[in-house]
Amino acid sequence: MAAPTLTRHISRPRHYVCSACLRKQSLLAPTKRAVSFAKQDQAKYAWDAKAEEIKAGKQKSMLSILEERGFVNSIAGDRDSLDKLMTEKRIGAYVGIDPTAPSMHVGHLLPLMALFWLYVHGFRAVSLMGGATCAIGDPTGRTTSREVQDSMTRRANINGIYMQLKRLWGNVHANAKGWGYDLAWTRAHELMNNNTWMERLPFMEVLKVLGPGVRLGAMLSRDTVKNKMEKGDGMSFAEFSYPLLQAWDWWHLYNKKKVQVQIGGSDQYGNIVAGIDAIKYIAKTHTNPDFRWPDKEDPSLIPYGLTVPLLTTASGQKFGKSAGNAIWLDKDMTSVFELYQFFVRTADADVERYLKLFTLLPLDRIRTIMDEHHLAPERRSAQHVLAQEFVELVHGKDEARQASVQHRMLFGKATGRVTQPSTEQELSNEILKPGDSKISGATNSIHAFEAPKPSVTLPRSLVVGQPTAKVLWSAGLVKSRSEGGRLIISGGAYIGTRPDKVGLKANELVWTNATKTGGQLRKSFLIEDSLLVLRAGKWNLKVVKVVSDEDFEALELDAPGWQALKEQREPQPAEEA
Ligand SMILES: N[C@@H](Cc1ccc(O)cc1)C(=O)O
Repeated sequence: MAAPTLTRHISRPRHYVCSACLRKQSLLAPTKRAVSFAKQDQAKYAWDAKAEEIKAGKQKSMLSILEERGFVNSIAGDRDSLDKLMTEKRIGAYVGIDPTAPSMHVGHLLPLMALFWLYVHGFRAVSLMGGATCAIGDPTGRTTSREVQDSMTRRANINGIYMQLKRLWGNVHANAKGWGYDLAWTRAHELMNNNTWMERLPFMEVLKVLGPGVRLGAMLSRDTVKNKMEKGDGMSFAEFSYPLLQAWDWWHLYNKKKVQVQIGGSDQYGNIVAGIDAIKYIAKTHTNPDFRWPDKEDPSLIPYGLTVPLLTTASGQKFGKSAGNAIWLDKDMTSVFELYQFFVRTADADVERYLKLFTLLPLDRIRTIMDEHHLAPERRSAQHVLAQEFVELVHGKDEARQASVQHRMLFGKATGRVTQPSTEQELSNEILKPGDSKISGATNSIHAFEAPKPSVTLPRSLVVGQPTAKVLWSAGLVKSRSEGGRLIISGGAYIGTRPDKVGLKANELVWTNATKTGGQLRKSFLIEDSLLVLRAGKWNLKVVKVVSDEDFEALELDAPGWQALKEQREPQPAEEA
């Protein structure tokens, strides 16, 4: 038999290879280890070359990229040492998220975006789901304990967030490529769940390995502990131990995945410092020499933390809420269109900062977008870019394009006092990436009939014949009926209907100011008897699907005003004589 070639040996399934060949194969084939060593050498070489460029001032360092885009609120550790470390070493970094709800919200994306940048620049990035830690619940910043989740809910939440993270990673990769980043081949990302190591972690091991290094004085003096004990509902041992669990995660990742940096929200500073202390303690005292640092401290092994800023809008509100509700990444909780709208409503004073934080757009591109934006701020071109890029990262390119087309369809032509950009103008704002071909389908779909996608469902009795001010409230556009009334009086509420005049574009809505509707929501305002389009101010929009009361009940839905209406209808108990 002729000596089989190496490739045939490698690709052939093992059970078809005779034992003699197998022996030969193991001699000839480069071992997995050898291949990975070769790769590591190459990676080291490329990394060193890049470090030289950074030191020579020809490239920006990773930390200065993050700083420039506004990601760095505080650094746990010395800034310049971290800068040097990330320049010289391809470290791993992680962001942890506890699945306390079925979906992440927009705020979760801030630390994740910092992590995505590290990935784009060739670092190893780990997104960690706290499947185990969420069973305890992080008490940071809270005065009341979280409700304990049953295991079914927890599992459902873990599933939901796992899928979101997975999709995010895919979209980030595609989006970064779209912007022409030369994704460093050393990059790697991983999605993990701390359940996998916490579930089998003996209590004794934590007490033995970490316990002696944790000083009670330091733990008791933390603000969360003090506030919860003095002003809140007290603190359980489990909650008290939460920072140690998070610290253990990091030790595990440090040890197994060389994760040397943890990124988190600004409230996570204390937990991150607890992790740094834990790693340093364990690495100095572990009885197993494999886990111990060399006696002479090596600066390239020190862990660092990085927190991202707490975002407040220019008007002083916390970022990520609309009419008091969180903006979710799950499209059943916040429709794609509402997510898009949320970013379109960004104030001019915030939009540049958000473009740097929430998109992967290169900085010079952002500068051009802002220059154009300043020429005609009323067109909101920068906000549209932000909305489209964000939706693309979360839901993908197609959904982003649809949301933008839908927006143009709804706002394409306005009547009354509000002047909106024309369809053509807005179309020219379409952001094209290098390599994109001009999307002709998008232009056409505006003119073809396409009903806007509803974002809320309401029962018919809560809509037809009801005071418009109340309907604005039921639809979630305002926080109370009286706020709805005030909005109408100020001339800021509109109802969108299909044009009845021939010649107008089929999909463009005609906006009627609610002051002209006689105070009541008439049946004729419904599009095809089932859709109601409401607008508050310039950009806040709700597309309401109107269903029968029975269907609404069957769907187990609720809306502001619905319970009261039902109670009114219940047959009143006969008065006793
Ligand atoms: N405690 C973090 C989540 C987290 C969980 C586990 C970790 O290892 C890290 C972070 C938060 O509430 O935001």
